[in-house]
Amino acid sequence: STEYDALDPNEKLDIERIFEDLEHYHPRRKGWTWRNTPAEGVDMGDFHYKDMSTPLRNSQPLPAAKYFGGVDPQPAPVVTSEIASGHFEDDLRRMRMSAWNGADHIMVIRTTGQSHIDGLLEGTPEGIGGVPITRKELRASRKVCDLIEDEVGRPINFHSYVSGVAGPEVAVLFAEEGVNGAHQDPQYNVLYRNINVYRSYVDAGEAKKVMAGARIFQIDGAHNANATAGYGWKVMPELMVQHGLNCMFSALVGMPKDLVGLSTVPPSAPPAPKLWYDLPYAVALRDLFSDYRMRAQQNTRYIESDLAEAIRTHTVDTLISMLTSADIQSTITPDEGRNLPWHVNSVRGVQTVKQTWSALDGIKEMVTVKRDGPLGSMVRDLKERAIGFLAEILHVGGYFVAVEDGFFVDSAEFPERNHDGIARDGQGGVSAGTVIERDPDYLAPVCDHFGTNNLPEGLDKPCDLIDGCTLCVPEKIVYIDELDPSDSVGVRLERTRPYRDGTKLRPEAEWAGDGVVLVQFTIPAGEDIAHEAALEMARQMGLEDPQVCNLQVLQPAEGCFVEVKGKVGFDVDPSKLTIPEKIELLPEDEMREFVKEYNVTVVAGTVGEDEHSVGLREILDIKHGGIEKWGVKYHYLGTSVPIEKMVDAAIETGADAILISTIISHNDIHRTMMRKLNDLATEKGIRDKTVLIAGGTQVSREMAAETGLDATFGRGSHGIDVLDAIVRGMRVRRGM
Ligand SMILES: Cc1ncc(COP(=O)(O)O)c(/C=N/CC[C@H](N)C(=O)O)c1O
Repeated sequence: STEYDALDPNEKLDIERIFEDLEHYHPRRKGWTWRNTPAEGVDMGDFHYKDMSTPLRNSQPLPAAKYFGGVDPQPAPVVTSEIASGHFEDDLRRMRMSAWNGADHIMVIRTTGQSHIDGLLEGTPEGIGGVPITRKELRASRKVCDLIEDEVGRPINFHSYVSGVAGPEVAVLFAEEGVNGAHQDPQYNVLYRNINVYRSYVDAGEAKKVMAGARIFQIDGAHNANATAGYGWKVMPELMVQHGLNCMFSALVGMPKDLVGLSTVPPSAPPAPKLWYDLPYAVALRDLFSDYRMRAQQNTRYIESDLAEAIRTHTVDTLISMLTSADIQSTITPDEGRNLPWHVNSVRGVQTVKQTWSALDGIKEMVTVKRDGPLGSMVRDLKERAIGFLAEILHVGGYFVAVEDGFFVDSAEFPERNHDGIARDGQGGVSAGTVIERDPDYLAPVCDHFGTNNLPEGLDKPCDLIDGCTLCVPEKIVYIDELDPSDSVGVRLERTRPYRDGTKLRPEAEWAGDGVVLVQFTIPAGEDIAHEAALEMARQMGLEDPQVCNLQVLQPAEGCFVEVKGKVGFDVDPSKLTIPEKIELLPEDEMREFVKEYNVTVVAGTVGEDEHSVGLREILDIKHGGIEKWGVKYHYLGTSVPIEKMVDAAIETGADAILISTIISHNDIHRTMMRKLNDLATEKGIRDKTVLIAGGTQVSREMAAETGLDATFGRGSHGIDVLDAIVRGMRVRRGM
């Protein structure tokens, strides 16, 4: 791989630079990587974690991390983020966002229909529902993953799909380009892409052999039955059979079992009694397939358009992983039920896993799965049904007969049958009749080749016959750049450059400069009216192409919650924005120590003809983080207090600060009060040793300078902000 300077966390990815010299880029390594999971656990901040892996060098912690010393614990399993918007060049930045939030498995969905293309796509045409998987796209993506893994300090697994009629070619492409993980399951071709069953299995043999050679981790396709079967929770016996078929076939081809992953999805969702069905299944699966790896996925079948509902279900899915086991914990974005995933939802998906894993860390040391109760008998029942299913396959004459008889994805729970499974004619489907038997003296001078290959004796490697194959000698790979003059990444990047280099700012949900925003309304009307009213409101707000992407009835007559996505047509020029300087508060512990050492005392009151008391009380009382929380003592003088009384009280008590609240602002009375406080304190000779602070809804930080006070606070200020000003003011007076 060509060397390139490391990413700066405060600099955006230079996308144009990624495409320089791709012709000579080669992956720095091949094969799957697992996280480093110290047996003794992981210590972070005040905590000792049991189910975590080594922390990252750079990462984006959960929002609440600020209360816990900023810790960002990383789950033990590999965590997947599925990303593919149709423009892979826009996905590169999302890969960085997902990695910073904890993903180390970037799974890129292929463009719609790629399974039916009997050859490799080249260049970088725009995709639909995913991206065209091409050599150039793989190289650019893997190159960015190199940069990101150096930046976050953990290897990243780049993942795509080996399926369809070009399966073997795609597998070779992945092995050449250092793809680290791939879906490969011949049942997927047969059941969901109607590709001839014999072709699918012969291709799968080749593809698996090549993947094994490059130590690509394999994910099977059982999750598709979850998503396709009439009732997700009735297909569990079959799922185990499907897993079994792909695992055994993979092992027979020669794949090492530690690279064979079962793609297991907890098949139900609330309002069904989810755990009652999904936990026994998860336990049964891990009993039967203990030699293999578990790639736990989350339920994608029963998520609708409400993000919160999806996230709650995915949290339970993650609980199931923690109660059983997961080598990989994959994520489904909460918006998968309403649009192609947006940046923020790829991140939310990863956050759900990270937050749940932290929340339940150590759960198995406190909670055990009770196998001697109903769970145990349900586990046994599932296993018996699965074994019965397999026995029935053998009874009718084997797998290919069973496929023709529509055994698979029947909506009944085996042995019940509704006879509505997906049947495939062994002589039919795409590419039927294309399996050609090899000649007896067949010889192919390439490595990792499946099946009969008459290699001469004494060869170190098959490709010695041709001085190296592309799997062993990357320089032999033929790299084709862009083929289409207009549908190419270069053309797209030209269009989006201003939105990526920061000269123009436009909202972006998934593609650079897409202008997509989301507006949320609560409309006090029934569903039909609320739907149209929301669209009209969005139009009047100037949104282009508004679409309702979620509508939730709160009460049939009283109202609905409606989410509308739409586009803005304007740009913001960042150079014209005035960015207020960021206020860095002093460290809390430091302020607490200072208050204790100097026994900080203040007088406080609402001044003038003003009866508003709530705001100041919030700043004072311990309940909502008032200054009392850090030990400050206060004399509260009440409301409508004359400025004179405030100053006299400060003198009498020897207070370190005077806090006045002034909400009323007609005729600028709040400014007058502030100036008067400063003048009177000066007149009485206490200005140089007393910190003067004012606050109020119409007060701003800038008013301190114009009124002579130490600090002034407006809406949204908290006790800790005022405490910071008191301590700073007192330190200045003490020459600290
Ligand atoms: C076994 C298998 N092969 C190929 C493809 C994709 O192949 P096309 O190019 O035909 O779409 C898939 C798709 N699964 C989606 C990922 C899922 N959301 C997941 O989390 O695993 C698949 O399951």
